[in-house]
Amino acid sequence: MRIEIKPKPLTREAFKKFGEVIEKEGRESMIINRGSAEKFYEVCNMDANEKGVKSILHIYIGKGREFPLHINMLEKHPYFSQTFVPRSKEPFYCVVALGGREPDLSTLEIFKTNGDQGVHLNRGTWHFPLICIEDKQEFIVLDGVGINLDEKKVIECVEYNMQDKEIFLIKD
Ligand SMILES: NC(=O)N[C@@H](O)C(=O)O
Ligand code: NI
Repeated sequence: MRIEIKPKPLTREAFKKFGEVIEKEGRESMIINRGSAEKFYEVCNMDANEKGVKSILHIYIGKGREFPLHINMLEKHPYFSQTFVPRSKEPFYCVVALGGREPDLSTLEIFKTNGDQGVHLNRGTWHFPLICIEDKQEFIVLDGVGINLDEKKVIECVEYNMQDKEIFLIKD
């Protein structure tokens, strides 16, 4: 039996078991700095509170992925969450799964952002590393450093096919 998983639009409800969506949409804001700025506050948490781990900010410049894309491994960061905030209004893909020591491939999902969203991956959320569609997509990445133990599991290559830069993950 072949199950086709199609990319879903990224929404807070659909993504909440994996993490949080970084967006202004539907969020409360306040005017700060004597009216010179609008603050969308507490959009997501930063979960990096294991001893010795500190939160850090990186900038990533991603290469456009070659499609069709082999989803042949998943990784997770057990000691800190990982947050990707695009610096340009371009969509990117997020392949995620639940699971403990092993990813639970029955929970594998793929989300496509709308170009104005980022993602906060809960600590322990299995994911494929950043999937850029266009070349040189830039991201602010909030990570934890210290016990940077991120586990990687090579999974049987989940077959996929691609049309117009859409990815359909097909699982037998
Ligand atoms: N390796 C690294 O810094 N990034 C990955 O963890 C990723 O999820 O892209
Ligand atoms: Ni990662």
